Amino acid sequence: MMYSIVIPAAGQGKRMRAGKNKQFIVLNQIPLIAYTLKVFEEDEWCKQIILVANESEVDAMQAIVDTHQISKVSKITVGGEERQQSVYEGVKQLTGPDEIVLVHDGARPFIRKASIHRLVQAAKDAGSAVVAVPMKDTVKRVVNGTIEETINRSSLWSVQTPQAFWRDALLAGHKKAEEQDFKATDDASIMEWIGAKVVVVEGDYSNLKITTPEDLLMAEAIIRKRSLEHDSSRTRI
Ligand SMILES: Nc1ccn([C@@H]2O[C@H](COP(=O)(O)OP(=O)(O)OP(=O)(O)O)[C@@H](O)[C@H]2O)c(=O)n1
Ligand SMILES: C[C@](O)(CO)[C@H](O)COP(=O)(O)O
Repeated sequence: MMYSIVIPAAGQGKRMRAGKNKQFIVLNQIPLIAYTLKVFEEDEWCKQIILVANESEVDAMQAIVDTHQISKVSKITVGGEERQQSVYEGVKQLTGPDEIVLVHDGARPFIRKASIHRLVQAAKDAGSAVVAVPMKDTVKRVVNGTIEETINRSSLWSVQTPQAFWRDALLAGHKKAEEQDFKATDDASIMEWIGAKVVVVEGDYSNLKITTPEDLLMAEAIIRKRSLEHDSSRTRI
């Protein structure tokens, strides 16, 4: 079941405080964005990758694509101020008959192929789908440092990427959101807002978004562990 994918990588990485876009941070000699790109390069269901970059970083992204032989990147396009605009710019680059499109953060390098395939199947069946995990912490609504409410956790999920949609519906959603100034932190929110059904596929906690400095420690541990995964006696993460 083939799909195209948009990978937004045009952020600033402010919370990482690395003085550069976090996707250029090198872990075990490989830049973060290359880990993410490799997952899709190696997935036989993925037919093309649209990579979204900051204008000043297009050449640096191209160099990574070349060095790591990511042949499926058909275009590196320039993103916008917010993630939402970057994704919209990426989706606009896709032409041809309607198809399943995935959107996946450049900063989530540890997505597994099995999750991607379950997601694509779910989107084909239901229209839109996201990868998510059940929340592990107790969640409270806090106002001015005081708890106002403890939210029943039994139906709460942490939503990740990739998220999968039919391209024409996603484009229509983004167009409407731009016209009506609807702001969302993920693409599923836009589809929910236009009334689409979005289903959840359970993924892995290891599919973390590298956001703050301590996430790099976790990332190094996951890279180390996965390089040992051929030993089936070890727990998969
Ligand atoms: N204008 C933007 C903002 C974010 N992103 C991308 O969207 C993904 C998720 O965003 P996030 O983790 O918040 O990254 P940043 O926006 O870079 O981080 P920060 O908010 O800390 O600056 C990242 O791969 C990021 O590069 C993007 O393409 N365009
Ligand atoms: C899309 C996302 O990764 C889903 O969890 C998340 O919403 C991105 O949020 P951010 O505000 O760009 O960090």
